[in-house]
Amino acid sequence: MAWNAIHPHAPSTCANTVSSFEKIDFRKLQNGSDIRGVAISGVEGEPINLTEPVTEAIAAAFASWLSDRKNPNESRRLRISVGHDSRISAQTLQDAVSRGISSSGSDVIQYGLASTPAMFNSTLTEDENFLCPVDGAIMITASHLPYNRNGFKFFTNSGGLGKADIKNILERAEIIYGKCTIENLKESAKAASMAIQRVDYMAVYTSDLVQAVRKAAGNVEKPLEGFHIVVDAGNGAGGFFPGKVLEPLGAITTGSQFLEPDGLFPNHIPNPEDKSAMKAITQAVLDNKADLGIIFDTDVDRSAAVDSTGREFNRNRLIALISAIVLEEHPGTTVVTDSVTSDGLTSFIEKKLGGRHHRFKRGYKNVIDEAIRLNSVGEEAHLAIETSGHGALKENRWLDDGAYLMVKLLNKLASARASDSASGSKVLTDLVEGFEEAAIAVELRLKIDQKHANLKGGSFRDYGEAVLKHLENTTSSDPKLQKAPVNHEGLRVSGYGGWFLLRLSLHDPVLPLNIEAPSKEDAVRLGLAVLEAVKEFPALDASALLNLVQVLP
Ligand SMILES: O=P(O)(O)OC[C@H]1O[C@H](O)[C@H](O)[C@@H](O)[C@@H]1O
Repeated sequence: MAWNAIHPHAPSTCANTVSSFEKIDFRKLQNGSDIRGVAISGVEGEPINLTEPVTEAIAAAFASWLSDRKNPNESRRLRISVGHDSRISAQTLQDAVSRGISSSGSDVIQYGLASTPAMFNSTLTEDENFLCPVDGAIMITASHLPYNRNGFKFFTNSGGLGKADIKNILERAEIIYGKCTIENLKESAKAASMAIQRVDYMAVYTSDLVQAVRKAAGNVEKPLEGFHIVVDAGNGAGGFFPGKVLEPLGAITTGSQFLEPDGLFPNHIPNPEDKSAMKAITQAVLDNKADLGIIFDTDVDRSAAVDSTGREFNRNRLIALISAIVLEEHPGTTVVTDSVTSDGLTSFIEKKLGGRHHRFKRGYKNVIDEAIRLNSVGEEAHLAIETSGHGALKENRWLDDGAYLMVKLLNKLASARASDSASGSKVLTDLVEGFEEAAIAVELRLKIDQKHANLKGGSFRDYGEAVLKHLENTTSSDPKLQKAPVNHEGLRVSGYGGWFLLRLSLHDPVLPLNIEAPSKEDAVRLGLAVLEAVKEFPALDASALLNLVQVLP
């Protein structure tokens, strides 16, 4: 279909608009700054809402959004790159995305299996041989979610699109979808076959990573010679890392596992926050007597590591490690993190490393945007990082990149080898010396039943806010508890040598509760303070909390 036929403001030329298309609530596809939906049938209660026509409309909407921002003096057609992770719906959605883009009159450049950070990178690379830079990029991924889901992340050279942009794109997509006909779809298939080009962009991206390590090592060709590093890609898109990054740098990678893309994720959930995933990479390190283990999520924007003794660098401990590296390079700098980070991390960054810990909100885009904002108002910040394993550095143009986070660790290994100052990953373990972790750290996710009468027709957000307000009132009268003086999200309270944070999830009808305490008894005391308040809200499922206070002692 021609671009004007699908432009949101163009009148529909289709007399026979396809009424048989499923009615889709496009707003429900928004997940913060991403789009997420169900692409594969078969899971009870989860009907498909990311169909091919829906996908086509979303891609066309992104192209039209991009075109509205295009420099009017630029005459060349817009170029949009498309990549995907290992999901079983990837190919079908890639085809539909490509049709949507080409129907809007833009060029499609397919990368095939790719990582999310590579897609952003393609908007920055200056290399006409690879048709770069592209004007926009679409990554087809649903990160670590189950096999039946899929979704999209969008990038321009300013970074990932924010919530308001995604809302705008979905509004445009809904209009496009409403005007779509079978005839349009046939035409767009024809247009796509002419506008698609394929490029091995991952070769550029991986070579950038290799060059970054070589450069940091003083232009040594194989700075990781002698190191044994195992990688667990969880059957996602990160299988390139051993062969395309570590081996060219001289590392041995035998024992790396789950490198083959498999969208059914048969081994474990590709998620460094998942306990079984961390157990798998830890075991691989120990079995292979490796110096270091590296694990990625499905689309490689998140990562974690394991040292040669099997000790994990994930969540707060990964932030402590990367902070130590960044603060060596930029003394006194500010580290921006998400809201669920520990008190131990603050004291490590501020007392041991001499930096400032700016604990902000959950959400990788939130922490990146906050770090950029701080720099713009004169506060130097070089690192924005979440406990989820998302992390971005100023030196890497704030690219949210799990692979680049690992590059920072590789640089450290390489420099220790060059100066003969340490063996294995001891140089990394030494960097977090003095970082204290709470004996008990739990996260519970308390669900709000949106159909419950107690919501009285209101939204789950309003209900969640009411829970938080009530908790604030009840805890303020308890002398053993103190509300955190600065807190950007939810309610964070200290007491009994620990703390808790109750907040609204960014996307779900859920109140996540984090508790950290020096002992089980103290964790129970903190849990009871929360339970006391939340039990007055029958639509909130507090059974996990009830369980915790009964089971912990
Ligand atoms: O608020 P929650 O439900 O805990 O989810 C928070 C998470 O949402 C998404 O997955 C984002 O990509 C993460 O950056 C964020 O940490």
